[in-house]
Amino acid sequence: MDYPGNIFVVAAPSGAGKSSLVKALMELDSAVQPSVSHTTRPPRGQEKHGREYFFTSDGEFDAMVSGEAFVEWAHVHGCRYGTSKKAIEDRVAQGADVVLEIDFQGAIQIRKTFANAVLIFILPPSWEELRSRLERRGEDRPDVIELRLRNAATEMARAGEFDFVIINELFERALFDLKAIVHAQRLRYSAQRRARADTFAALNIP
Ligand SMILES: Nc1nc2c(ncn2[C@@H]2O[C@H](COP(=O)(O)OP(=O)(O)O)[C@@H](O)[C@H]2O)c(=O)[nH]1
Ligand SMILES: Nc1ncnc2c1ncn2[C@@H]1O[C@H](COP(=O)(O)OP(=O)(O)O)[C@@H](O)[C@H]1O
Repeated sequence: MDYPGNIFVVAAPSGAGKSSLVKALMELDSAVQPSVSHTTRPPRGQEKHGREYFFTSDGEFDAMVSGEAFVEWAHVHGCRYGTSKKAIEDRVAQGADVVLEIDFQGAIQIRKTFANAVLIFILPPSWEELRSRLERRGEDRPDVIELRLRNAATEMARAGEFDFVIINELFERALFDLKAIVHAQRLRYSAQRRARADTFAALNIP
């Protein structure tokens, strides 16, 4: 199945910078809209229900799983996270390109469901920098940081399965790379035909 617009999946180990990069991309490009996930993780810092996540109880998440409400879901860092079908449908209705910030397990599932999904993996420049960013972010307890760093090795081992890998060393450079991928995908022939059907018609291109 193809998503009618473009579907971008951004995955990274915790602390690599995916949320910052996706937020910056959306501030520059209103045609890209986020898919808001459900999670059983409690809110962090300034996170708001319905903005960063739909924060749910285990029971609510179980009900969504048994009700087949998710396109994909996974256990990540001891909590559950999932992309609801509604989150995708809402963006289709808007005719938007959608960006999913999900883990590698979800990314592989999305690629199986949406053949035109573009999978992007964000890497930190080093282990030291990854740790320092998690500590500087100051949103996770030390034991949570250690768990996320342990999981990072497993996550980063899957980077080679993604269509693109961005090394988030200098933020502006990584943002440029992310914007370039989004722009290139839009210019791909299939999207071009849809976006420029009138020109193709005017030029009598079949
Ligand atoms: N499979 C899947 N993973 C998700 C989803 N939403 C978030 N995640 C991933 O869950 C992990 C933890 O996310 P979060 O708790 O926000 O921590 P962060 O990585 O430090 O931002 C990250 O790898 C997210 O990409 C989802 O809907 N499905
Ligand atoms: N290129 C970068 N250089 C330095 N700090 C960064 C860079 N990218 C992100 N950060 C910071 O690192 C921390 C983790 O970024 P965040 O976007 O929350 O990562 P993730 O969503 O992948 O867990 C944040 O404090 C963010 O401001």
